[in-house]
Amino acid sequence: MLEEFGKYSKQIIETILEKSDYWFVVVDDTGRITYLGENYSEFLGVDREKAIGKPVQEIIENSRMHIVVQTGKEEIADLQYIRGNHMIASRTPVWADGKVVGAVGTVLYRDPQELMKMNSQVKDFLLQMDYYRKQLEDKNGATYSLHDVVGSSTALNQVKEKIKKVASGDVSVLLRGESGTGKELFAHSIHQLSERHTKPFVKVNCAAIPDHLLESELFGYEEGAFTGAQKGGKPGKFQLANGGTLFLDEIGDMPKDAQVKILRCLQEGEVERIGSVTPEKVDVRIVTATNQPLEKLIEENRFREDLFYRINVIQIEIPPLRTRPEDIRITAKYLLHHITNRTGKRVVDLDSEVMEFFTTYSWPGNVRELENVIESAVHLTNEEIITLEDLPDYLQPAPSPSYVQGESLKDILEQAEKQAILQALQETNGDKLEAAAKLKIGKSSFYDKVKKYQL
Ligand SMILES: Nc1ncnc2c1ncn2[C@@H]1O[C@H](COP(=O)(O)OP(=O)(O)OP(=O)(O)O)[C@@H](O)[C@H]1O
Repeated sequence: MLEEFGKYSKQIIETILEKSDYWFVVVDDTGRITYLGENYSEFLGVDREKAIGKPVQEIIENSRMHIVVQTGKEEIADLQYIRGNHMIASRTPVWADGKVVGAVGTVLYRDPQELMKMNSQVKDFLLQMDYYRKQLEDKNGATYSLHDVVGSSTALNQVKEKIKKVASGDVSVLLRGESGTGKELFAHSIHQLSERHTKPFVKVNCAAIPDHLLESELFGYEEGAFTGAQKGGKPGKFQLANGGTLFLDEIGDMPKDAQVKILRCLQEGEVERIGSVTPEKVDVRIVTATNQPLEKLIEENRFREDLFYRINVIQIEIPPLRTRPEDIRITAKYLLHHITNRTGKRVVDLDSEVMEFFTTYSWPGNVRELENVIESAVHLTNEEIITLEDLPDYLQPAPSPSYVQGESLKDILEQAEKQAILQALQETNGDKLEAAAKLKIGKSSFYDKVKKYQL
């Protein structure tokens, strides 16, 4: 067939390659580039001639051509992230004499304007998916179940077993644990495993709603109950959760006035909308969560003891990530997969040094912090594998204090002191009192040092 192109076959093939709506790259059986389209090299910002003979992964970001020549498996319409754009890439092995002799790669769209358009459409599509996923979440309430809880350490398995045992009853459950340990995930799971799973799961973040709005959010209001009240009134979260589960997150931050009303509602199974004199029957199962020491709040008269006993029928403590290092690898891999699926960027693994570091780090922000660290690394990396350099600055190993010609011992000690204070502040999310306690120094001495080092 190619012979029919006659003596100008080279030029004809060249024209087909350059004028098609695809960009082309060809590699040999070792993954080195043997041909790179002109438009493609322009887009990549590389000298076409110099690219020839180079390993393809050095020239094209996230390329898998060198893998395709090894597997011999065609990859069609893969979403590949190159130079800030999502591209549709296909990779086809070339077979001759019963073996793979190379591969042809194509990337859709050669016109940068068209490419931009397509890229924004892909981004828009991903955003839309996110939007619909959120809507679904809002509608059905609970979207997570125990299957989404990653980890198989003894401590986490014990929690899962306890959740399974208590989920089916209507008993109130108090979930305790540091921030980011997955309390909300477990609250969803309790609902999903209960007989109420076809009914609503409604979450209230008690810390996020201003005190003066909390009552109307929880119990609703009648038309005309106050200035600005919506026409026809509005149901509260208790009414919306009727028949299902009401998840009161950060219950320790609930103002005392609202605590009394919640208690009454739990005791009597009725709520009263603001501006109404007739109570409404509601049937809700209560699951609460907090990272605060409720017993201490009771002593300080900031949390009602009677409400505490009502919500604390079953208490489940969620272990922090640092106490179950055996779960870190699998959780990190799971989160990486989850994040790359969402963002469309091809990053396939975390390098062994990163994993090693992850298992020794203390994770003050728990799984949420691990999730944020991986998300940031996925965005920053130019490779398919996340390395230590891709991690956020605050996790980069601090240079150990060492002597530099001309420096005094005082300078060296000050540098080390500044570094330790910085790290303590990062681990406590900027909480100076907590950071001072961590470093076992007094509050005022800590403040003096923060001022001295301008931190
Ligand atoms: N075991 C786990 N497996 C997978 N993902 C987890 C796990 N634990 C937590 N996560 C994820 O970590 C993030 C934080 O979890 P979640 O919001 O449930 O924590 P929380 O304890 O309720 O935090 P806070 O007290 O700050 O509200 C979420 O994105 C959640 O999906």
